Amino acid sequence: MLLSTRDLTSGYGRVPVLRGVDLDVAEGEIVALLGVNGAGKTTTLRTVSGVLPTWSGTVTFDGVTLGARTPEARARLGLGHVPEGRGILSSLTVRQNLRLGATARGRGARDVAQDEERLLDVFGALRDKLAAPAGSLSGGQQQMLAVARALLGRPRLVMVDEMSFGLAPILVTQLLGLVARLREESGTAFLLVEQNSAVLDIADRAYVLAGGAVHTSGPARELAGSENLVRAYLG
Ligand SMILES: Nc1ncnc2c1ncn2[C@@H]1O[C@H](COP(=O)(O)OP(=O)(O)OP(=O)(O)O)[C@@H](O)[C@H]1O
Repeated sequence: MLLSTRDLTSGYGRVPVLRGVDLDVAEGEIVALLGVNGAGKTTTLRTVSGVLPTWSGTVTFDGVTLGARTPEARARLGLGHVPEGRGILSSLTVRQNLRLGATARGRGARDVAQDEERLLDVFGALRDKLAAPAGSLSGGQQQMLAVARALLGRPRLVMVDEMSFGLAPILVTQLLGLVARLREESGTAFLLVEQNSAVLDIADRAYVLAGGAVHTSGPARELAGSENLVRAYLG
């Protein structure tokens, strides 16, 4: 496994949210993390990325137990995180935002330029906008930028929080298609927090969180076939 959490607990202040989460992502796998509002999906990503401290249990990434490592140290190990709200700096240009992703792992300028070219082949809509302020992009383009920026650090796993939020269905389908293509081409693994059932079309496996614990998990195709589950947990 590339990422494993075991009996993971965490929360805010003294209020517990995660109550023992066991979750795995294999090398090159696309895993969906589903659940209603407040189930603990965002809290799971924040705890794995180190933005929130682990209270108990373990997070293991690429064989390393992460313990109290900082978010920056986790990023250097190859753990990418696209937070809710995307974290785009709107007054910087699209290119400047992209390059911020590369500095996280201290990569050489030539490698970065090559990767940037490759990513712009996939995220074609960003190519004409490189010199534009990121704040002028549409919602879908900003989401592409956030994912492309995370990928420029050459992560082994990218965790994306509600990529589909606020986007038209056709854009969601397009973005998910791009994620699937990126996995094929680069072998990058993805952990996708979603409330949109379209994610099950590209995911290998899925977990449903409820009340801060894993309620159900299994192959994405099986979960997509369960009407009750889709109705209860997905839009
Ligand atoms: N900064 C915070 N301070 C205190 N409590 C929080 C904070 N952020 C989230 N919570 C609480 O933690 C619980 C889990 O929230 P979390 O954001 O992880 O859920 P989620 O599954 O990602 O749902 P959503 O889709 O609404 O983001 C909720 O009860 C929420 O109110």
